Amino acid sequence: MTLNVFNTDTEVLAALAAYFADRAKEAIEAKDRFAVALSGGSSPKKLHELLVSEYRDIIEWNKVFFFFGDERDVPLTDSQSNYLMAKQTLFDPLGIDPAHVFPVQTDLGAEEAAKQYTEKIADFFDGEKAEFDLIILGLGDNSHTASLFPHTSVLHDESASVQALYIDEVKMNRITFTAPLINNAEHIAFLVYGQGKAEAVKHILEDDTNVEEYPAQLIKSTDVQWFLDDPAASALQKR
Ligand SMILES: O=C1O[C@H](COP(=O)(O)O)[C@@H](O)[C@H](O)[C@H]1O
Repeated sequence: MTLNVFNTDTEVLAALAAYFADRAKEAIEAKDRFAVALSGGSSPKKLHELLVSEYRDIIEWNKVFFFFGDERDVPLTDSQSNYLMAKQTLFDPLGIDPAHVFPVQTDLGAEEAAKQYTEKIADFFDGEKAEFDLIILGLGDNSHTASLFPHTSVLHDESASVQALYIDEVKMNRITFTAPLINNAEHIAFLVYGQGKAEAVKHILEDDTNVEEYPAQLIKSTDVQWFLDDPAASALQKR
């Protein structure tokens, strides 16, 4: 695990955008494609805007394939949809080929959508281990990441798959990568900024293991990078 702490959210976003571009270049040189899973919520919007404004001509966007680490069980036109947010802030401004974007088919219902998304991912990786080049994650102030919420059964799912679950806390079905699927990724990057995330960051990085309370503790892989601003890192004892 690597901590990258910056004074401001602007610097955090610049560092993660550069990291994204480096991973894209590396994957495209090695495999002629870059498979990335995006996070949802509000934090990634500014990252997308930066990729559009600063990396339009630097990344070979026609070789990038986009997936979603989690999705809300709402129509893809709903303002809560993670896909819609990425479409508006990243895919449309860059003119990404729709064949390179893999939305969760929420019109199927959560269970079926999760099953189909697992199959789509397996097809994309053509029978090989589903190993994304990069998975970007956020962190909720309740310590969830993707839609791995506290005290939910998906936390114990040992399959590298996509699962549907009803989350009482947000009164909604969600569709999420399991922790094993996330942990298969070659690189994982958490984007976390703002004082509101400070306690959650401390729980994940410094408290005793308690994945029921702090699900993001499940994310353990060879390369997990944390991109934090000072306020988000402010409760950490060791930096
Ligand atoms: O519900 C979600 O929340 C987390 C954190 O989102 P943020 O708005 O605090 O940035 C996000 O990572 C996840 O993908 C999303 O569905």
